[in-house]
Amino acid sequence: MSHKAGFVSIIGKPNVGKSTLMNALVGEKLSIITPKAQTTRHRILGIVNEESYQIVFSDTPGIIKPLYGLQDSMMNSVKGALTDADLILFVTDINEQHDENDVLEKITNTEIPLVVLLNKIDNATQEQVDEKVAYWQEKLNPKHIFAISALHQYNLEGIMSMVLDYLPEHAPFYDKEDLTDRSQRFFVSEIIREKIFFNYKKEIPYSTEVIVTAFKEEQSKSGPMVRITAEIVVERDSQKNILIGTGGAMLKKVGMESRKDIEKFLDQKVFLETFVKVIPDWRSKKNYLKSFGYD
Ligand SMILES: Nc1nc2c(ncn2[C@@H]2O[C@H](COP(=O)(O)OP(=O)(O)OP(=O)(O)O)[C@@H](O)[C@H]2O)c(=O)[nH]1
Repeated sequence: MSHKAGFVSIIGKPNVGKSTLMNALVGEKLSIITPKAQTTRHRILGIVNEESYQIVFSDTPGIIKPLYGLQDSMMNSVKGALTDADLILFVTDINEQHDENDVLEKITNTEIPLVVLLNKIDNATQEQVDEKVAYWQEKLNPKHIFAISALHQYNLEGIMSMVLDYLPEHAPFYDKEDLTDRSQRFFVSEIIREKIFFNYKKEIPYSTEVIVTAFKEEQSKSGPMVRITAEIVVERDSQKNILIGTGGAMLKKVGMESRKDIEKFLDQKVFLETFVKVIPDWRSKKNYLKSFGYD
Protein backbone atom coordinates (compact mmCIF):
# COMPACT_ATOMS: atom_id res chain seq x y z
CA MET A 1 0.00 0.00 0.00
CA SER A 2 1.28 3.50 -0.75
CA HIS A 3 2.25 5.73 2.15
CA LYS A 4 2.76 9.49 2.24
CA ALA A 5 5.06 11.28 4.65
CA GLY A 6 6.54 14.74 4.90
CA PHE A 7 7.25 17.92 6.79
CA VAL A 8 5.02 20.95 7.20
CA SER A 9 6.39 24.12 8.82
CA ILE A 10 4.13 26.55 10.65
CA ILE A 11 5.68 30.00 10.61
CA GLY A 12 4.74 33.62 11.28
CA LYS A 13 5.18 36.56 13.65
CA PRO A 14 4.99 36.05 17.44
CA ASN A 15 1.55 35.58 18.96
CA VAL A 16 -0.41 35.00 15.73
CA GLY A 17 -1.57 31.57 16.94
CA LYS A 18 0.97 29.10 15.54
CA SER A 19 1.11 26.92 18.66
CA THR A 20 -2.68 26.93 19.01
CA LEU A 21 -2.95 25.81 15.40
CA MET A 22 -0.42 23.01 15.71
CA ASN A 23 -2.06 21.67 18.86
CA ALA A 24 -5.44 21.75 17.11
CA LEU A 25 -4.14 19.94 14.02
CA VAL A 26 -2.29 17.32 16.03
CA GLY A 27 -5.08 16.98 18.57
CA GLU A 28 -2.74 17.15 21.57
CA LYS A 29 -1.42 19.95 23.67
CA LEU A 30 2.25 19.88 22.70
CA SER A 31 3.20 23.53 22.40
CA ILE A 32 2.60 25.91 25.26
CA ILE A 33 0.24 28.78 24.55
CA THR A 34 0.19 32.10 26.38
CA PRO A 35 -1.12 35.57 25.57
CA LYS A 36 2.48 36.84 25.51
CA ALA A 37 4.60 37.03 22.38
CA GLN A 38 7.69 34.85 21.95
CA THR A 39 6.50 32.00 24.09
CA THR A 40 7.80 29.29 21.79
CA ARG A 41 11.60 29.08 21.86
CA HIS A 42 12.34 25.80 20.15
CA ARG A 43 11.14 24.08 17.06
CA ILE A 44 8.67 21.47 18.26
CA LEU A 45 7.42 18.64 16.11
CA GLY A 46 3.82 17.46 16.23
CA ILE A 47 3.25 14.21 14.34
CA VAL A 48 -0.07 13.05 12.90
CA ASN A 49 -0.13 9.33 12.14
CA GLU A 50 -2.69 7.50 10.08
CA GLU A 51 -2.39 4.17 8.33
CA SER A 52 -1.61 5.72 4.95
CA TYR A 53 0.29 8.85 5.98
CA GLN A 54 2.48 10.63 8.50
CA ILE A 55 2.42 14.43 8.66
CA VAL A 56 5.22 16.01 10.67
CA PHE A 57 4.27 19.56 11.67
CA SER A 58 6.91 21.97 13.03
CA ASP A 59 5.81 24.72 15.37
CA THR A 60 8.47 27.42 15.23
CA PRO A 61 9.33 30.49 17.31
CA GLY A 62 7.72 33.70 16.01
CA ILE A 63 9.92 35.56 13.54
CA ILE A 64 11.61 38.66 14.97
CA LYS A 65 14.83 40.61 14.53
CA PRO A 66 17.13 38.99 17.09
CA LEU A 67 18.49 41.23 19.84
CA TYR A 68 20.33 38.71 21.97
CA GLY A 69 21.84 35.23 21.75
CA LEU A 70 18.70 33.36 22.73
CA GLN A 71 16.75 35.06 19.95
CA ASP A 72 19.54 34.25 17.46
CA SER A 73 19.11 30.61 18.29
CA MET A 74 15.32 30.90 18.03
CA MET A 75 15.69 32.33 14.52
CA ASN A 76 18.14 29.60 13.50
CA SER A 77 15.50 27.04 14.32
CA VAL A 78 13.11 28.89 11.99
CA LYS A 79 15.71 28.73 9.23
CA GLY A 80 15.89 24.97 9.60
CA ALA A 81 12.13 24.68 9.40
CA LEU A 82 12.17 26.63 6.14
CA THR A 83 14.76 24.58 4.32
CA ASP A 84 13.54 21.05 4.82
CA ALA A 85 9.76 21.45 4.54
CA ASP A 86 7.43 20.07 1.88
CA LEU A 87 4.94 22.82 2.62
CA ILE A 88 4.92 26.11 4.53
CA LEU A 89 1.86 27.25 6.46
CA PHE A 90 2.27 31.00 6.93
CA VAL A 91 0.01 32.09 9.82
CA THR A 92 -1.05 35.71 10.11
CA ASP A 93 -3.40 37.43 12.58
CA ILE A 94 -6.23 39.17 10.76
CA ASN A 95 -6.44 41.90 13.39
CA GLU A 96 -2.76 42.83 13.50
CA GLN A 97 -1.05 45.35 11.31
CA HIS A 98 2.31 43.67 11.75
CA ASP A 99 5.29 44.73 9.82
CA GLU A 100 5.67 41.29 8.32
CA ASN A 101 8.55 42.10 6.01
CA ASP A 102 11.04 40.08 8.01
CA VAL A 103 8.79 37.04 7.61
CA LEU A 104 8.09 37.70 3.96
CA GLU A 105 11.81 38.07 3.22
CA LYS A 106 12.22 34.50 4.36
CA ILE A 107 9.38 32.97 2.39
CA THR A 108 9.08 34.88 -0.88
CA ASN A 109 12.16 33.35 -2.47
CA THR A 110 11.54 29.81 -1.41
CA GLU A 111 10.71 27.00 -3.80
CA ILE A 112 8.56 25.36 -1.14
CA PRO A 113 4.80 25.61 -1.76
CA LEU A 114 3.22 28.26 0.45
CA VAL A 115 -0.24 28.44 2.02
CA VAL A 116 -1.58 31.46 3.91
CA LEU A 117 -3.67 30.91 7.03
CA LEU A 118 -5.58 34.00 8.07
CA ASN A 119 -6.13 33.35 11.78
CA LYS A 120 -8.40 34.78 14.51
CA ILE A 121 -11.29 35.47 12.15
CA ASP A 122 -13.60 34.99 15.15
CA ASN A 123 -12.65 38.60 15.89
CA ALA A 124 -13.24 39.91 12.35
CA THR A 125 -16.03 40.83 9.98
CA GLN A 126 -16.60 39.18 6.59
CA GLU A 127 -15.45 42.41 4.91
CA GLN A 128 -12.17 42.29 6.79
CA VAL A 129 -11.70 38.67 5.79
CA ASP A 130 -12.39 39.42 2.11
CA GLU A 131 -10.07 42.38 2.15
CA LYS A 132 -7.18 40.42 3.72
CA VAL A 133 -7.69 37.44 1.42
CA ALA A 134 -7.37 39.79 -1.56
CA TYR A 135 -4.31 41.42 0.01
CA TRP A 136 -2.41 38.17 0.56
CA GLN A 137 -3.44 36.77 -2.80
CA GLU A 138 -1.87 39.77 -4.49
CA LYS A 139 1.16 39.92 -2.20
CA LEU A 140 2.25 36.29 -2.09
CA ASN A 141 0.25 34.44 -4.71
CA PRO A 142 0.03 31.42 -2.41
CA LYS A 143 -1.27 27.98 -3.39
CA HIS A 144 -4.25 28.47 -1.06
CA ILE A 145 -5.60 30.89 1.53
CA PHE A 146 -7.66 29.63 4.47
CA ALA A 147 -9.55 31.96 6.80
CA ILE A 148 -9.54 30.15 10.15
CA SER A 149 -9.86 30.33 13.89
CA ALA A 150 -7.27 28.04 15.47
CA LEU A 151 -8.68 28.72 18.92
CA HIS A 152 -12.26 27.76 17.98
CA GLN A 153 -11.08 25.08 15.55
CA TYR A 154 -13.04 26.73 12.79
CA ASN A 155 -12.32 25.87 9.15
CA LEU A 156 -9.45 23.52 9.96
CA GLU A 157 -10.93 20.42 8.26
CA GLY A 158 -9.83 21.46 4.78
CA ILE A 159 -6.26 22.01 5.91
CA MET A 160 -5.45 18.35 6.54
CA SER A 161 -6.62 17.10 3.15
CA MET A 162 -4.90 20.02 1.41
CA VAL A 163 -1.65 19.23 3.27
CA LEU A 164 -1.78 15.62 2.06
CA ASP A 165 -1.85 16.81 -1.55
CA TYR A 166 1.62 18.28 -1.05
CA LEU A 167 3.26 15.33 0.68
CA PRO A 168 5.37 12.90 -1.33
CA GLU A 169 5.04 9.15 -1.31
CA HIS A 170 7.48 8.18 1.39
CA ALA A 171 7.94 5.73 4.23
CA PRO A 172 7.32 7.21 7.71
CA PHE A 173 10.19 9.29 9.13
CA TYR A 174 9.29 8.58 12.75
CA ASP A 175 7.84 5.64 14.57
CA LYS A 176 4.10 5.53 13.86
CA GLU A 177 3.43 5.62 17.60
CA ASP A 178 5.35 8.88 18.09
CA LEU A 179 3.52 12.17 18.68
CA THR A 180 6.60 14.35 18.89
CA ASP A 181 10.39 14.29 18.87
CA ARG A 182 10.64 15.82 22.33
CA SER A 183 11.11 14.02 25.63
CA GLN A 184 8.80 13.99 28.65
CA ARG A 185 11.38 16.09 30.49
CA PHE A 186 11.16 18.74 27.78
CA PHE A 187 7.37 18.98 28.13
CA VAL A 188 7.61 19.13 31.91
CA SER A 189 9.95 22.12 31.68
CA GLU A 190 7.65 23.73 29.09
CA ILE A 191 4.65 23.35 31.42
CA ILE A 192 6.54 25.11 34.21
CA ARG A 193 7.64 27.82 31.78
CA GLU A 194 4.01 28.31 30.75
CA LYS A 195 2.98 28.90 34.37
CA ILE A 196 5.77 31.46 34.72
CA PHE A 197 4.50 33.25 31.60
CA PHE A 198 1.05 33.42 33.15
CA ASN A 199 2.06 34.48 36.66
CA TYR A 200 4.71 37.15 36.12
CA LYS A 201 4.82 40.41 34.23
CA LYS A 202 7.39 42.22 32.20
CA GLU A 203 10.81 40.72 31.75
CA ILE A 204 10.58 37.79 34.16
CA PRO A 205 9.21 35.21 31.69
CA TYR A 206 11.73 36.21 29.04
CA SER A 207 14.64 36.01 31.48
CA THR A 208 13.68 32.56 32.68
CA GLU A 209 14.73 29.10 31.63
CA VAL A 210 13.53 25.89 33.25
CA ILE A 211 15.69 22.79 33.47
CA VAL A 212 14.46 19.47 34.74
CA THR A 213 17.41 18.10 36.69
CA ALA A 214 15.80 14.91 38.01
CA PHE A 215 12.92 12.77 36.78
CA LYS A 216 12.47 9.56 38.68
CA GLU A 217 9.61 7.08 38.80
CA GLU A 218 9.06 5.69 42.28
CA GLN A 219 6.66 3.56 44.27
CA SER A 220 4.90 5.47 47.04
CA LYS A 221 2.41 4.15 49.59
CA SER A 222 -0.45 5.30 47.39
CA GLY A 223 0.98 3.83 44.16
CA PRO A 224 3.44 4.84 41.45
CA MET A 225 4.58 8.45 41.23
CA VAL A 226 7.18 10.59 39.50
CA ARG A 227 9.58 12.67 41.51
CA ILE A 228 10.69 15.72 39.53
CA THR A 229 13.26 18.36 40.37
CA ALA A 230 13.36 21.53 38.30
CA GLU A 231 15.77 24.40 38.32
CA ILE A 232 14.39 27.80 37.36
CA VAL A 233 17.17 29.98 36.02
CA VAL A 234 16.95 33.77 36.02
CA GLU A 235 19.46 36.48 35.15
CA ARG A 236 19.56 38.58 38.33
CA ASP A 237 19.04 38.42 42.11
CA SER A 238 16.18 40.91 41.85
CA GLN A 239 14.38 38.52 39.46
CA LYS A 240 14.99 35.64 41.84
CA ASN A 241 13.27 37.60 44.63
CA ILE A 242 10.26 38.41 42.45
CA LEU A 243 10.01 34.83 41.28
CA ILE A 244 10.00 33.46 44.82
CA GLY A 245 7.66 36.17 46.14
CA THR A 246 6.94 37.13 49.73
CA GLY A 247 7.39 34.11 51.95
CA GLY A 248 7.76 31.94 48.84
CA ALA A 249 4.10 32.42 47.92
CA MET A 250 4.57 33.01 44.20
CA LEU A 251 6.90 30.10 43.60
CA LYS A 252 4.52 27.89 45.52
CA LYS A 253 1.66 28.95 43.26
CA VAL A 254 3.71 28.24 40.13
CA GLY A 255 4.73 24.89 41.57
CA MET A 256 1.16 23.89 42.37
CA GLU A 257 -0.25 24.91 39.00
CA SER A 258 2.62 23.17 37.23
CA ARG A 259 2.22 19.98 39.22
CA LYS A 260 -1.46 19.74 38.33
CA ASP A 261 -0.78 20.07 34.61
CA ILE A 262 2.20 17.72 34.72
CA GLU A 263 0.06 15.10 36.44
CA LYS A 264 -2.51 15.46 33.66
CA PHE A 265 0.18 15.25 31.00
CA LEU A 266 1.94 12.20 32.46
CA ASP A 267 -1.27 10.68 33.81
CA GLN A 268 0.55 9.95 37.07
CA LYS A 269 0.97 11.38 40.53
CA VAL A 270 3.82 13.88 40.65
CA PHE A 271 6.01 15.26 43.38
CA LEU A 272 7.57 18.48 42.10
CA GLU A 273 10.43 20.34 43.71
CA THR A 274 11.67 23.66 42.31
CA PHE A 275 14.83 25.69 42.92
CA VAL A 276 15.67 29.15 41.64
CA LYS A 277 19.18 29.84 40.43
CA VAL A 278 20.81 33.03 39.14
CA ILE A 279 23.05 32.84 36.09
CA PRO A 280 23.90 36.42 35.10
CA ASP A 281 23.01 37.19 31.47
CA TRP A 282 22.50 33.55 30.48
CA ARG A 283 20.50 34.62 27.41
CA SER A 284 23.61 36.11 25.85
CA LYS A 285 26.10 33.42 26.80
CA LYS A 286 26.81 30.78 24.19
CA ASN A 287 27.89 28.06 26.62
CA TYR A 288 24.71 28.33 28.69
CA LEU A 289 22.47 28.57 25.65
CA LYS A 290 24.09 25.40 24.35
CA SER A 291 23.68 23.55 27.62
CA PHE A 292 19.98 24.58 27.68
CA GLY A 293 19.45 23.03 24.26
CA TYR A 294 19.68 26.07 21.99
CA ASP A 295 21.95 25.58 18.96
N1 LIG B 1 -9.41 35.13 19.27
C1 LIG B 1 -8.52 34.21 18.90
N2 LIG B 1 -7.38 34.08 19.61
C2 LIG B 1 -6.48 33.13 19.22
C3 LIG B 1 -6.72 32.31 18.07
N3 LIG B 1 -5.65 31.49 17.93
C4 LIG B 1 -4.79 31.79 18.94
N4 LIG B 1 -5.28 32.77 19.73
C5 LIG B 1 -4.66 33.38 20.94
O1 LIG B 1 -3.49 34.10 20.57
C6 LIG B 1 -2.50 34.02 21.62
C7 LIG B 1 -1.20 33.52 21.06
O2 LIG B 1 -1.35 32.17 20.64
P1 LIG B 1 -0.11 31.20 20.39
O3 LIG B 1 -0.63 29.97 19.77
O4 LIG B 1 0.74 31.08 21.61
O5 LIG B 1 0.71 32.07 19.31
P2 LIG B 1 2.16 31.78 18.65
O6 LIG B 1 2.09 32.31 17.27
O7 LIG B 1 2.53 30.35 18.80
O8 LIG B 1 3.09 32.69 19.55
P3 LIG B 1 4.72 32.68 19.77
O9 LIG B 1 5.04 31.52 20.63
O10 LIG B 1 4.95 34.00 20.42
O11 LIG B 1 5.36 32.62 18.43
C8 LIG B 1 -3.10 33.10 22.70
O12 LIG B 1 -3.67 33.91 23.70
C9 LIG B 1 -4.19 32.33 21.93
O13 LIG B 1 -5.24 31.89 22.75
C10 LIG B 1 -7.97 32.47 17.36
O14 LIG B 1 -8.27 31.78 16.39
N5 LIG B 1 -8.80 33.45 17.82
